[in-house]
Amino acid sequence: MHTGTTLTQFIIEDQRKIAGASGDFTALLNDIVTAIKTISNEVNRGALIGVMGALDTQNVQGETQKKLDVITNEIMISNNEWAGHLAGMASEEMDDVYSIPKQYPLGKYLLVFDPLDGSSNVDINISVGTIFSILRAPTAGQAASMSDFLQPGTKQVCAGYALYGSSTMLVLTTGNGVNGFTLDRNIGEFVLTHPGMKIPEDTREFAINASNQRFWEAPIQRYVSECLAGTTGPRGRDFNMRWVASMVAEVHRILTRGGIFMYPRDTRDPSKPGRLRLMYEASPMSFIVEQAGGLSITGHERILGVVPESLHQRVPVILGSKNEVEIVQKYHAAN
Ligand SMILES: O=P(O)(O)OC[C@H]1O[C@](O)(COP(=O)(O)O)[C@@H](O)[C@@H]1O
Ligand SMILES: [Mg+2]
Ligand SMILES: [Mg+2]
Repeated sequence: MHTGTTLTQFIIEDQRKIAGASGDFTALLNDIVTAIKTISNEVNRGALIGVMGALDTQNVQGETQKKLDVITNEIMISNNEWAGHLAGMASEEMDDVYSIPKQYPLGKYLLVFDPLDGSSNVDINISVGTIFSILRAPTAGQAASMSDFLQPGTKQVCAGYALYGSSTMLVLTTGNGVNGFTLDRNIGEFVLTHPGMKIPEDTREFAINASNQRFWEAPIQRYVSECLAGTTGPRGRDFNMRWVASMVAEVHRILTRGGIFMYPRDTRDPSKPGRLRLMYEASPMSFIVEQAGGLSITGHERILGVVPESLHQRVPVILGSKNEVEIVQKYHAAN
């Protein structure tokens, strides 16, 4: 598919390759894209429309919600609940599964999403995003229960993220590689600008929140200290560091020029095996990273193989350039 192709054309072509494709998936993706375009406008207009700042409400994670966390969640719900492609939805900002209102037909897919990723950055105008994952409903046309959502990442039909940065981009996979599209506001369409994205196997760039260092486990302490030692240490080369505090921006950087991103398990709160959530952050990003030739692990296992036990479950995340992730995995195995 050549650059300049619109996302709509791209998806229709992609679906034509699937025997018996009904068009439901294409229509669902179109609704998600409409939601993303709407969110892009809201985020872009920000203070002009009074959507900056926090509310005094908390989500199920105990995090204070930003106004835009709630607004973007509403936009995803209202654009996807009515068309009859879904049997249910789930989101970072909602405690339980969202049941499709009775007046709308039920479909054969499940949509799980993080409506605003990197929300600590939204008031300071640093890139934020939306992350989504599409699964099959065990029984098409039947309202989905919580357990219907608890499927490992290998079961994803599609995963994608939108990045609201200097330009608005949408990056997604349906299991045939990874493609990036840029929103052309002149025509209101996403246009293919980054076909066949591939993560370089090697990198000299790592990303981790160093303020948590004293809580890291030995394998991560070892890996990061060797990177920091650079040419004077066992790695014999210098490394650079980045931390944006928006997972979407970190993953996009890695898809574009390589790198390793780590939000590992730490000892701050043993009940929390990590910061990031499996269903709507780690799983969709791992599907994209693996489809682009990278690796994504918890430290000990492949994230796409983790079977969820709860909707808002957290996992340690180490993802990116293959050769570096393999080193971190080796250090965990040796520990
Ligand atoms: O504030 P920290 O500890 O650096 O964590 C940053 C991480 O938290 C997140 O912001 C969590 O996502 P949400 O903003 O969707 O809650 C990630 O995007 C980011 O990688
Ligand atoms: Mg997030
Ligand atoms: Mg979020």
